[in-house]
Amino acid sequence: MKILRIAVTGSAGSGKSLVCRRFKEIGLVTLDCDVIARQVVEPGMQGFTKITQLFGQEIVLKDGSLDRPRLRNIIVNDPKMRKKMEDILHPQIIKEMVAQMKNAAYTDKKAVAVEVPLLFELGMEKQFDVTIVVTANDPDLVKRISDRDKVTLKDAQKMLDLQMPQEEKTVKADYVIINKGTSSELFESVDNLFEEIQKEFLTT
Ligand SMILES: CC(C)(COP(=O)(O)OP(=O)(O)OC[C@H]1O[C@@H](n2cnc3c(N)ncnc32)[C@H](O)[C@@H]1O)[C@@H](O)C(=O)NCCC(=O)NCCS
Ligand SMILES: Nc1ncnc2c1ncn2[C@@H]1O[C@H](COP(=O)(O)OP(=O)(O)OP(=O)(O)O)[C@@H](O)[C@H]1O
Repeated sequence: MKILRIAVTGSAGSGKSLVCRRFKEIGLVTLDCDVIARQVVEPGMQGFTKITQLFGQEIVLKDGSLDRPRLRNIIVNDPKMRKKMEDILHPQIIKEMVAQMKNAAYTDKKAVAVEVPLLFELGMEKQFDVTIVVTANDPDLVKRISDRDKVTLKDAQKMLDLQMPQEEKTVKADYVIINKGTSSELFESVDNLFEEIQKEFLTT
């Protein structure tokens, strides 16, 4: 029932999802707080009700789901509304993440890797046995967010500015994965790091 709990953090666009994809390929359970953040605002969920009470019906699309690009725009441009939104969502995301990690302990896997973008910002590191930060060049982060999420470079930078600087996260984390090469090089770094973690934490 004991499972090693690994947090994977890093700035937006740093490569956390790719790192977790590799962890899944090599046999770990993987969870993702961005996915959980979506689950807690699905129509019918408490998060959905509270967010629509806060922003009004104009935040709901015709298909009944939340207008995420609009919420994103609010998040990066309106600090007061962002704080109100985070006060609703963060406790729910944390509660659900802890519940999903408990479920992971019932599998036969030896470790669970959880993608947690705001690990240190929210003081969530105490929920984990090991913390990993993924880092990349700052200009690459901006470009990747802009390409992936179809937002301007300026808005990509604004999202990054909401997060703890990479240097600070690097100091706080147990391990650092530098994502400055190809994705195959990144996967190789993940494999090597997991070998090291196994030796340190999973040998009896
Ligand atoms: C604003 C929302 C609707 C935008 O959705 P969208 O689908 O466009 O983006 P997505 O959810 O994939 O987020 C992209 C990245 O933005 C960053 N991010 C999201 N919310 C925040 C935030 N409140 N503060 C800092 N960075 C954030 C994360 O690095 C995330 O990986 C969404 O990000 C959201 O609901 N945010 C609030 C919940 C939250 O804080 N999530 C972070 C994980 S705990
Ligand atoms: N080494 C790399 N080579 C090429 N593309 C990469 C590399 N690392 C990441 N990417 C691409 O950059 C984008 C961001 O990576 P990814 O989604 O893994 O970041 P993330 O840290 O999970 O970001 P977020 O917190 O915003 O969800 C993706 O489209 C991914 O495919």
